[in-house]
Amino acid sequence: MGVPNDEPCLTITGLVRDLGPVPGLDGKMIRVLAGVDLTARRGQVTALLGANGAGKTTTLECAQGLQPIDGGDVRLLGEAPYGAGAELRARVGVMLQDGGLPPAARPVALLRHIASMYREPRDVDELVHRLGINSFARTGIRRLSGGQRQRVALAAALVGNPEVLFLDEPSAGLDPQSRQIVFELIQELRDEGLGIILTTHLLDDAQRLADYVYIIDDGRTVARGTVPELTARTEAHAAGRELSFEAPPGLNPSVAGLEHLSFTEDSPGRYVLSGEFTPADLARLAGWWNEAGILPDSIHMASRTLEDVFLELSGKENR
Ligand SMILES: Nc1ncnc2c1ncn2[C@@H]1O[C@H](COP(=O)(O)OP(=O)(O)OP(=O)(O)O)[C@@H](O)[C@H]1O
Repeated sequence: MGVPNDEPCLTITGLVRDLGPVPGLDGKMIRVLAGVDLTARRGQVTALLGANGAGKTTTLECAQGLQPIDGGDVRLLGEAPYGAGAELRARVGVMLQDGGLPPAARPVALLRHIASMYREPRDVDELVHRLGINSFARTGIRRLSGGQRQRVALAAALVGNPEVLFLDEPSAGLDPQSRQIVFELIQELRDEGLGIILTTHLLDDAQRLADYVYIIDDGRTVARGTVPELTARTEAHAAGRELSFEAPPGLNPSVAGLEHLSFTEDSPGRYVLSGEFTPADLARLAGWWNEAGILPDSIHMASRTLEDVFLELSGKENR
């Protein structure tokens, strides 16, 4: 497409946002964002993660120009988005979680209508085909399932051929097949050079899709990096792994040579070893199984996931 990849399409620095006076708080102001930093680039998927109430929606609304800002700076495609004109909006696609679609409209007619408002829309038939919208093309939006509505909302965000795409929980309500279709499309759009910014509570999604991740907590950016960078952080147990296996309950989990690992039965029949493993440790464990005549029903070994990092860093008290 001739679009230089990696160029920032959204830059947020030290973003502050105050709301209020809030009637529920005796008319006090509240500081919802107190220093969010984020850079999203073209040709990349940038994921914004945070616990409930961390400030994700507020950050995205400030980035899209739907809310003013009270400090710091936001640049969307080089412009301050709040109060920007139609020209900037035409270059940006937004998919909201509940779609915001008119309930009486029919999907394909709606998409053609939206396309007619843009100078260079995407091919509606191709989008309809890609997202499997054909099978419910003439059903009114209000009668669609959540997952079908989600696919129409994605098509509606894309039909104007945006350079930047905001997705709020893109796989919410999707069955595994639809999720796969949506993920493939997101990856293709990224490869075309779109800058994609998404929020999700599904850390699997972020782990699979995101080129770069920002974690916000209590209105501030608390971590940033690629998934491998974040999961390799040097916390105490970060370099360690976890091995779990299922076997008959009540085994005595003490094996000579494995004293340096934590070895517990964390629920009946599920045993977990964690710490710094060496290949010799695995041989000792297998030797113990052999001597005790244990054939585990399942064995699973994993390194730290994005979920572990997320739980460490965010939502310490449940907001
Ligand atoms: N209009 C408002 N009035 C009062 N408080 C608000 C308002 N909008 C947001 N907040 C508060 O600001 C904080 C951040 O909200 P925000 O919706 O940005 O969080 P979020 O990370 O998107 O959460 P979720 O994952 O639950 O959608 C929350 O504590 C929320 O209660």
